Amino acid sequence: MVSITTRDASVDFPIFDAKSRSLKKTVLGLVGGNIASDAKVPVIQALHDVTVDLQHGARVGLVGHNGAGKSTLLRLLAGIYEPTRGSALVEGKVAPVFDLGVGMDPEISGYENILIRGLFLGMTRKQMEARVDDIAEFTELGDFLSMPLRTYSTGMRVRLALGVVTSIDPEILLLDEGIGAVDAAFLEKARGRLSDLVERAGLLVFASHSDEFLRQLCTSAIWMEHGQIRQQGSLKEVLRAYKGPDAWPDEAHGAA
Ligand SMILES: Nc1ncnc2c1ncn2[C@@H]1O[C@H](COP(=O)(O)OP(=O)(O)OP(=O)(O)O)[C@@H](O)[C@H]1O
Repeated sequence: MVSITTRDASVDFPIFDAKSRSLKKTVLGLVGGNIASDAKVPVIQALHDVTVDLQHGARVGLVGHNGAGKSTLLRLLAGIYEPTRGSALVEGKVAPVFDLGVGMDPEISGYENILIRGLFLGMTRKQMEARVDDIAEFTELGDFLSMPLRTYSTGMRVRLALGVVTSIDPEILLLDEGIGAVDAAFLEKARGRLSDLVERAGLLVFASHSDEFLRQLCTSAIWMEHGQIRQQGSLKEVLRAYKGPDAWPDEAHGAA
């Protein structure tokens, strides 16, 4: 069974080349993590005492202002960052989808990139070979799939990446927003595939600024503020607290 548990997990980033004197005072802006000054080197406390307990079936949205710690938390859950203090235990195979372009090679063809990216996300070669026709059809890239990736436009790359990402079978799916660079019609087409992907995933954590996407994919939420958890609960409850009651009018989506 997949699960994610963190106990008072903190992640600090020491900034060795900070020159500004103002950084040496404790600064607490509206956005961003906390900057502590007691040490010789300024330290950004990107995450501070974060405790989460996520079990199989959880569909969690991460909300919060710019710099609140959403991406850092996702990277901690992916095992990319170790907690500076506290602990993080992840049971299950993680598919991190933070940047759609990561793992793509400009010199090889679209077809080859489909395979490589799939392997990177934990699929086997056999599984990817069985899915490649479906992915190709979804992307509508036609003969371009035989051309090197460097000949693609940004939108074409995103189509390819979305095709691959939505074809995998993840145990733990960690999604960072940034799936915006395609035209609206294509995104609409990708929505169904994204929902199916999330259905297949054992556990989803999705950082997003889009209420619409969050409502489509998540049932619960965590609100991050200055590197700490401000509130956890149902998506409705948390969105209302974070954005105000209008974020989720009673009549719009029924009871949470
Ligand atoms: N590699 C890093 N080195 C130093 N500081 C970092 C690093 N990554 C993040 N931070 C800092 O940690 C804090 C949290 O950043 P994070 O990217 O997790 O925020 P976020 O909630 O994902 O923001 P956004 O919505 O803007 O993507 C910020 O103050 C940021 O400046």
